[in-house]
Amino acid sequence: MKWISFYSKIREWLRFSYAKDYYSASLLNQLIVEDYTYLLEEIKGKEVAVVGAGPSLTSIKEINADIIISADGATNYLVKKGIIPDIVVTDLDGIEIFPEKSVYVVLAHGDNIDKIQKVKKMKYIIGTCQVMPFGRLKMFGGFTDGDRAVILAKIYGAEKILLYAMDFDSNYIGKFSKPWYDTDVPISWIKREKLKIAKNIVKEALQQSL
Ligand SMILES: Nc1ncnc2c1ncn2[C@@H]1O[C@H](COP(=O)(O)OP(=O)(O)OP(=O)(O)O)[C@@H](O)[C@H]1O
Ligand SMILES: Nc1nc2c(c(=O)[nH]1)N=C(CO)CN2
Ligand SMILES: [Mg+2]
Repeated sequence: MKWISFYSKIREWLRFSYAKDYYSASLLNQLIVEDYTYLLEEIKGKEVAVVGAGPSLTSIKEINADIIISADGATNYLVKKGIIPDIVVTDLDGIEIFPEKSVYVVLAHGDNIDKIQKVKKMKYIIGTCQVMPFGRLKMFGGFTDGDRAVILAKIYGAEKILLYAMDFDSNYIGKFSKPWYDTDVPISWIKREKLKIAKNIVKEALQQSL
């Protein structure tokens, strides 16, 4: 599978641990009792907005789309503005507010082992991982929360994908990226690498220059 070898390369490049990625996946799998994957079929033929947590997030006043997918920390801003995402794509390190009716596409990885229990606050959970999927876990592809949202919209047949606050070239991480940030934060080496990877994935998925 294309994504399996992609994740191996990323682990090597960013020094992530396979054993921890696997352990995290096994914890998430144990917490999933029902398969809600069918809910993603709602995406087919729709205009989908993917909302990232870049610095431009705070200038968004409204979103015109049939379906809103928020990437992790962006959810906190949207909900405070009264915009409830239909789908949240998260690796659990940004999100603090858990709208009841949203569908959560959760990634287990080696650096969120201590956050997996957060899924207990969610009803409609779809578990994903970056090792060979097992049990109830799925693999749709993509890497960061934002580009995984784009890939999801694409593979479930979105007619159009609109990007909001996907500020890949910014020198700042948006303040909604992590609950403990109170301003935008100058970008770190690892976040720059992650955003480069994300940008390439989105460019390829949408077949457009960004
Ligand atoms: N400048 C930016 N700062 C933060 N997020 C951005 C930016 N530009 C685009 N994004 C997108 O917004 C998504 C949500 O942000 P968030 O920081 O919560 O993501 P993440 O994937 O969990 O990253 P991290 O590994 O740092 O926890 C990112 O995954 C990324 O795809
Ligand atoms: N092990 C590990 N995997 C990841 C990580 C991370 O920090 N550690 N971050 C991601 C997207 O931001 C996606 N996958
Ligand atoms: Mg995150």
